[in-house]
Amino acid sequence: MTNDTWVQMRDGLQQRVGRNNFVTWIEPLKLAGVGEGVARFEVPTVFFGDWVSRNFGDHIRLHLAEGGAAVERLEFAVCATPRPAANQPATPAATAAPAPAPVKASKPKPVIEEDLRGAPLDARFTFDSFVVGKPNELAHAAARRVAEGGPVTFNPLFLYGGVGLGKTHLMHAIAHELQMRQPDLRVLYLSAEQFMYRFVQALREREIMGFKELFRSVDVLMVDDVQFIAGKDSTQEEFFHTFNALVDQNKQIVISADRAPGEIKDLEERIKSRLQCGLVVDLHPTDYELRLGILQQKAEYYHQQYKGLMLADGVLEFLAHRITTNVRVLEGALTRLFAFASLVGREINLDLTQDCLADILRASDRKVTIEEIQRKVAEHYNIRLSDMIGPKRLRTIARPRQVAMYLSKQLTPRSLPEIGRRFGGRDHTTIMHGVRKIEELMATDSQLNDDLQLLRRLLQA
Ligand SMILES: Nc1ncnc2c1ncn2[C@@H]1O[C@H](COP(=O)(O)OP(=O)(O)OP(=O)(O)O)[C@@H](O)[C@H]1O
Repeated sequence: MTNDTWVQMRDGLQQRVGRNNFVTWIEPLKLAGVGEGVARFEVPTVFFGDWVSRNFGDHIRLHLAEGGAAVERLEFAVCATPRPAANQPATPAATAAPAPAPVKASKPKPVIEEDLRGAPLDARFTFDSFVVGKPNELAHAAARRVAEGGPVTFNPLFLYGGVGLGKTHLMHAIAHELQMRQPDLRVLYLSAEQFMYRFVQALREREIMGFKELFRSVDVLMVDDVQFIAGKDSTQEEFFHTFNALVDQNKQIVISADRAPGEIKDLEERIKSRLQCGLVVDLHPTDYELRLGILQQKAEYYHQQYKGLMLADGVLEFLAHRITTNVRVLEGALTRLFAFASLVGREINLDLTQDCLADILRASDRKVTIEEIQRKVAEHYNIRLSDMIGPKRLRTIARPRQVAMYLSKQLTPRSLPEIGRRFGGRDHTTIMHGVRKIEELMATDSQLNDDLQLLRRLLQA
């Protein structure tokens, strides 16, 4: 099979992997040869080959088999010379397997302001609009300190917490404040996904030195949702080097994630430990007072927008009491309420609130179920859901099962016999034993406490 044949047949892969993946990862592949059960491809970089092998290897093999060229393995070698364009015919020499060659290093391009443009900052996410309460006061104070731009005291600042609790808001607020105080400061804010995207693009365009140069030239690097790079080996590797280089230069780094560094699965140990070196702060779930404060602030803003609209006493208190999920939902509820009331020209009172927000209120009433608990716990401890209710007594399965029993008792109104029935028809005394065991262990086992805290947060999000 030649590269020509491959080029003709590869189009069918588009359906399997999607248009974007096809253009990015499949089109640049050049078939160097097939023989002895191996299909050999030329790729621009080692990373490229790894990525294709891990993410699309099975698709490619299947596709080759369907096209009558079944192979057992795929091999990827870095091509020594620039490839011809994918749709050009291959030269005869190119059908032989090329010797792997080192990735060509590109000369760094000078860093220009344009390159430093990260993700856009939301103008509304400032310290002024951030309402401080007990659950977020430490995170707010730490963010303020970083935003003052003085000597770097903790590096990195690591902010974490559940969905919609204000991590992004605080990061944008830091960036706004720094840029206001020191307009010349090079502040780069981007999501971990964008970091990966830029990295992959730099690899593809052989601009990796430029990429390194750019990320090492910033004064403050802010990476949102860092959990995204977990399990993405090459991106983690590059992130690790960037991180070290900046810390060595005493440049400030701010990171956010949906959980603490130690709890991010598939994140390399050395990265976890670096992330824990600075200040790790938790944005706790909101309490009633904080929710009310946020609602009052947003209501004031809407009063200016919808002049003349009346808001009856007790509505904000009712919402703060009933919508306990995340701030985004709370904000959405208020936005809808004001928009609806202005359309129908009525006062916002409790009746209108209940009519207009019936779905959100119902969803907030949602109770955690035993099945959800079993699923989340099984996922967390990486065991099969069937083992959760099955008979196996291995410690690695029995302990997560007891955790699920404990959480079922804590988070649902179900009785012990009812819980027993959902755990494969176990007796209520077994459930009681499981619950007690976890309570005992909680007194000494900090890892277990962390697990429980995380699981609770995930289940109640
Ligand atoms: N303390 C607060 N004061 C005012 N607004 C807040 C507060 N906390 C959150 N918000 C608002 O809630 C919304 C969600 O916040 P944000 O996007 O910062 O959450 P997040 O923690 O980054 O969530 P995700 O995990 O989904 O990325 C934003 O509109 C933000 O302004």
